[in-house]
Amino acid sequence: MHSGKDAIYSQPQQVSKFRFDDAVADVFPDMIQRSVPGYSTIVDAIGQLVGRYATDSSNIYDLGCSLGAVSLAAARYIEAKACRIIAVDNSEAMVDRCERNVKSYKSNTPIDVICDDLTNIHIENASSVVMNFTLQFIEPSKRNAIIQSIYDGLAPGGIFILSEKLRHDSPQGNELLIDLHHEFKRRNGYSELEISQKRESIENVLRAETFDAHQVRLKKAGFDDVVLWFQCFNFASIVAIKN
Ligand SMILES: Nc1ncnc2c1ncn2[C@@H]1O[C@H](C[S@+](CC[C@H]([NH3+])C(=O)[O-])CC(=O)[O-])[C@@H](O)[C@H]1O
Ligand SMILES: O=C(O)C(=O)Cc1ccccc1
Repeated sequence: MHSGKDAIYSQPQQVSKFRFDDAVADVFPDMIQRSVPGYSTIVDAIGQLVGRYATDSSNIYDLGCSLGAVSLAAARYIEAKACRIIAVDNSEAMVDRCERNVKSYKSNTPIDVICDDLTNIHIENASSVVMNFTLQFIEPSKRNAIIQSIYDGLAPGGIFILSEKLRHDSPQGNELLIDLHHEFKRRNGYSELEISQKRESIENVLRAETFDAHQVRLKKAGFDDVVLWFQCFNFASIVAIKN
């Protein structure tokens, strides 16, 4: 993979709506590493969680797989026999590169890469379903139905891992977390211009909800155990267990 440094917002520009196109896919590993606090830790821990819950002959879904980081981490940890990883993304730019990444990795657990909207995917016989920073890009009105279909497609004892950028429920707390995140980006080499232009481009594209809103939706779908296992500033990861 010849991935480069993210300089997409380094020059003043007429900022357009954020899209997962070729330009983003080319720099994605650098972009996400410098933009999401704890990204590598989260991806590796998700691999461990998927490995721990994998049962023989079950399916593992990576919804919004981008370049396949979660699928590859999962493949490294799964010891159960005859599992299948289904990696889905609706960006052709991401899927093309994901297929190349997956092909160059030798694994006992096959990874099928599918280019489609995740709402078209029928979830069945799943030991794990992962949405690592994907639900936040989906139309809010579609979110309940997606979570319900994930719950329904999980086998008893299966898990759903949901990582999201959160909005804090008080304005003061929310500003603090956003400010700490911007400071994290600054320390990772992003300029004020890059930070403000990226912020403008993801406005109304990345629609963050509060932890409570996620918890209410997950419980309503049937998950009785909702565990916040990671949080750094406004970035969090939740594991919901189906009993
Ligand atoms: N409706 C949709 N259907 C399918 N894919 C979608 C949809 N909407 C958005 N996506 C895809 O969801 C991914 C979100 S990135 C995930 C990182 C990855 N999980 C990682 O662990 O590296 C997170 C980020 O960039 O902050 C993109 O690849 C979109 O094309
Ligand atoms: O960069 C940001 O400010 C973010 O909130 C995270 C992010 C990372 C990659 C694509 C879109 C948003």
